[in-house]
Amino acid sequence: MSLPPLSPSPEPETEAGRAGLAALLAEPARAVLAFDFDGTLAPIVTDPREARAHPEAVPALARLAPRLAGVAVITGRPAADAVRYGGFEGAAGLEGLTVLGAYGAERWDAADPVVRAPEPPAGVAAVRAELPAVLAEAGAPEGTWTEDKGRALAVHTRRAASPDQALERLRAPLYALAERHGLVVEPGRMVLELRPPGADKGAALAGYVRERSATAVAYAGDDLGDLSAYAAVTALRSEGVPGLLLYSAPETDAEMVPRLRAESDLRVPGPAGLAAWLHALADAL
Ligand SMILES: O=P(O)(O)OC[C@H]1O[C@H](O[C@H]2O[C@H](CO)[C@@H](O)[C@H](O)[C@H]2O)[C@H](O)[C@@H](O)[C@@H]1O
Repeated sequence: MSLPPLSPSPEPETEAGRAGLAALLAEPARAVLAFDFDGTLAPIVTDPREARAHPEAVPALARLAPRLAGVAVITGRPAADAVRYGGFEGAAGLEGLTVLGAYGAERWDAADPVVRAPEPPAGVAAVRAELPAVLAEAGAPEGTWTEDKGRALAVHTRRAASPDQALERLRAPLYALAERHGLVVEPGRMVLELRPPGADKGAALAGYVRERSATAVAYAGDDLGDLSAYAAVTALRSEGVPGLLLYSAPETDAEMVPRLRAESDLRVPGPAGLAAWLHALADAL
């Protein structure tokens, strides 16, 4: 008979990460796990509307969640989209799941499944009205696509012939448009999103950790928007809450985020690798 492993493999590369994992394994009922959605729980696809959680993501989370102080998805997506694309509503084992959407401006709890969010500021409607003309004026290449997220507008270039060049062409006009209407630009993987200021994943994660009175935290992400959550884990560590930072690495170096890579404690190969690691964590628990 083989014994279950004491620790999931691969193990964290850093001492801080090993301390975070050790704290999680020692007292899982006081630990929080939090995840970005696209690129972390869901593989990257060319059409954002086609994104779905990796088939092993929900099963792995469902094994872990009942043992933990909390599991949260913290995403730039509207909370409702993440819930739908993730297949989270009604999933057995995820009755305590929280989804913090729009970088923490929206909240959905599986135990009370409605989206709670303040009204978006007027600047969002103004940007929505002006954006088509701004894109036309800037010569947005074919394949440029705008995702209307309700409280934000995301301009995607993944489907353009040269996505990086397209992004560069649009950068200055989109920053100027956002500034004119009191919005900020959130850059990401082949996307520039114009959104209201005032929310970020770091504040959302820190608030969730406090709410759950957690004494250990792990966070997994893949994109620039996750840097604030990484910073929140670093700050929590300095307050005596051990933490583990996972990086869901993209398939190509071109989409690698060097700072996330450098600041992470543990790298896994994309959503499939993360789901496998989470199953190994569940085995170890
Ligand atoms: O915070 P996240 O959960 O990572 O969401 C960030 C953005 O993800 C989506 O865009 C990204 O994924 C798409 C689907 O795989 C991909 O086509 C696109 O190139 C990526 O940037 C989403 O569409 C955005 O609204 C999110 O803000």
